[in-house]
Amino acid sequence: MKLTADRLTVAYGKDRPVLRDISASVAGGQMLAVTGSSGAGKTTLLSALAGLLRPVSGQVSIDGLPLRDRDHAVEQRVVLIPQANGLAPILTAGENVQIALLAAGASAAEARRISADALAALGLDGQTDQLIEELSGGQQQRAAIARGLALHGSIIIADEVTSELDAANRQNVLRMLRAEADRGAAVVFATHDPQAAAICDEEIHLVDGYAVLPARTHG
Ligand SMILES: Nc1ncnc2c1ncn2[C@@H]1O[C@H](COP(=O)(O)OP(=O)(O)OP(=O)(O)O)[C@@H](O)[C@H]1O
Repeated sequence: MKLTADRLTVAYGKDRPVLRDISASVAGGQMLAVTGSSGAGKTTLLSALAGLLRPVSGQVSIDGLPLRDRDHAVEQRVVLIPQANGLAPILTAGENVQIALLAAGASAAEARRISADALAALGLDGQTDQLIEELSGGQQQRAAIARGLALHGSIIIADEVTSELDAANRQNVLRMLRAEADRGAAVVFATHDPQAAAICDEEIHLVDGYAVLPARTHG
């Protein structure tokens, strides 16, 4: 599937736009890095791409079909891994992943199995039955990634998901995101980390809501 942003302008309420005239696209098999300093508009762009924010002008489309809203995005298997993890703090790591799988139509047995595998892939086998609120920031971030990747999306939108991870876990997550692209997903990844951006195929760099560099291609 191909995710395209065409001349997107996005504002919160009646405030002046925080993103202006942004165009970008990412096809299945590719990774797009969204970079820029704090407040540049990365989360806003990812929210619009995930169908959470309706643009003032321009449009987001999937395989040429205009994206209507978040429900439409979910139907198209657009998975968002949010910056603030979005996990239910008083449920366990395992329950958080399983609920997402059940909501996506998995059976209880499938949800248990896929959840266990996803948490293990993030090094959280020992935390499955622990409450999210009892986990460290980095463990919570990994649980959110496990939940997102367990859903096997066609488009994966990951918002600064390596910001709280140590070097080994960061490398592991970057490898996993690349593996998602290799199985055919389109991956969008917001990051402050130039090394993480360097593993992506394309980059869009935001400064104050504008894209300042043309998309670049890595070897
Ligand atoms: N819910 C909101 N309501 C009003 N303004 C907002 C809202 N969310 C973000 N903004 C504003 O939009 C601009 C872009 O914010 P955004 O969160 O997209 O940046 P970012 O690049 O993701 O930053 P960071 O790296 O710190 O997460 C900022 O000026 C911010 O204050």
